[in-house]
Amino acid sequence: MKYKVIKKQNSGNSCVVCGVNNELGLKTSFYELENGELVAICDTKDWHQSYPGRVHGGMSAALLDETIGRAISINDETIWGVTVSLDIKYKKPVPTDATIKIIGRITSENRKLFEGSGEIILPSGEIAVTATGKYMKMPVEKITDGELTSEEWKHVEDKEKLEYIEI
Ligand SMILES: CCCCCCCCCCCC(=O)SCCNC(=O)CCNC(=O)[C@H](O)C(C)(C)COP(=O)(O)OP(=O)(O)OC[C@H]1O[C@@H](n2cnc3c(N)ncnc32)[C@H](O)[C@@H]1OP(=O)(O)O
Repeated sequence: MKYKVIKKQNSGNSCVVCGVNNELGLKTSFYELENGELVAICDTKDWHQSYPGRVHGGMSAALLDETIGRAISINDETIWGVTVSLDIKYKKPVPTDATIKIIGRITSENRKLFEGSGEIILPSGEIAVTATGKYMKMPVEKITDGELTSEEWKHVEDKEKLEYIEI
């Protein structure tokens, strides 16, 4: 199904998942959709592998961790979280040199904690990896020992603006 993109989220600088200047990172972009979910898009590379041709399970976990963790800020971008626990199920291999999508959503939240779920979707549309995670809400200055700078957290315009995403 096709969903309208409401907003592109900011990117980090050195983050292994979203850092725009991390040459070995996944350089993932995150889009808030009209259905209230967050979708991440990235191109997996040879250097993200475990076995040749297969993305390392830790990279898949990092993608799901960040996508679920970022979904909390869809309604309030001042809320940040740190991962308390993450449960991953690897159902199919994720290939290197492929464009994959990662979906994340919040399933419950209270004053201190939130929980969410997510999936990695292959180019074929199949679900390769699923996750559920629990996060503790924390002010960003407590996570990072100070506010994020405009270099560490910034809007990066796509070359071609995405109006809709098919998932
Ligand atoms: C620029 C790029 C950006 C990147 C963009 C953003 C990316 C976001 C997604 C990536 C997120 C990450 O990877 S974060 C990195 C990985 N995660 C971490 O580094 C977290 C490491 N762990 C910690 O720092 C700590 O354990 C905390 C903060 C999670 C909790 O420490 P604490 O504050 O000492 O916790 P504690 O006193 O025990 O508990 C506080 C309260 O929470 C409750 N509590 C604690 N754990 C649980 C639990 N599992 N389930 C229920 N309740 C719990 C306790 O009962 C207590 O309630 P009461 O008794 O007070 O009622």
